[in-house]
Amino acid sequence: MAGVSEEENVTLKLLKQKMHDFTQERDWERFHSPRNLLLALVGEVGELSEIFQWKGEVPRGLGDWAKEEKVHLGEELSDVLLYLVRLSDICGVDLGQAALHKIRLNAVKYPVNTNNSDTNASSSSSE
Ligand SMILES: Nc1ccn([C@H]2C[C@H](O)[C@@H](COP(=O)(O)OP(=O)(O)OP(=O)(O)O)O2)c(=O)n1
Repeated sequence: MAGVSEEENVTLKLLKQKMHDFTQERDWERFHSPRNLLLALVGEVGELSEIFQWKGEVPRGLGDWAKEEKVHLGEELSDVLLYLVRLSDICGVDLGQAALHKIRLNAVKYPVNTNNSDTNASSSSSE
């Protein structure tokens, strides 16, 4: 990473390494079992959901949200991402490669439709 700003180059690999280091430095490896990480991940998804709870539909970009609310949202999204990255690592799954593979599968399952307006998951999955 020499000479390159870390902030400009956030990769899954970097996050994986940082979570690994964070855990080792605290001797928390024993807590980071697959099951514990999955439960932690689900808990953070719950915290993320709370931010949107009872608000009704919100506009894309969240233009009318207070800065603090957006900061909070970023924190909860990050908790979900970090536990997901860590869970994948502990399970021996290359998350980046798995996600690319899944995108390719999705494209085959949901081909670009020239009649575009009725293309969605529910219409395709019922075929
Ligand atoms: N055993 C742990 C505990 C925490 N973390 C890291 C991953 C998450 O990014 C964050 C979660 O920390 P908290 O459990 O304190 O959760 P919050 O940050 O959401 O705090 P709170 O639940 O008080 O809102 O810390 C971790 O890797 N392993």
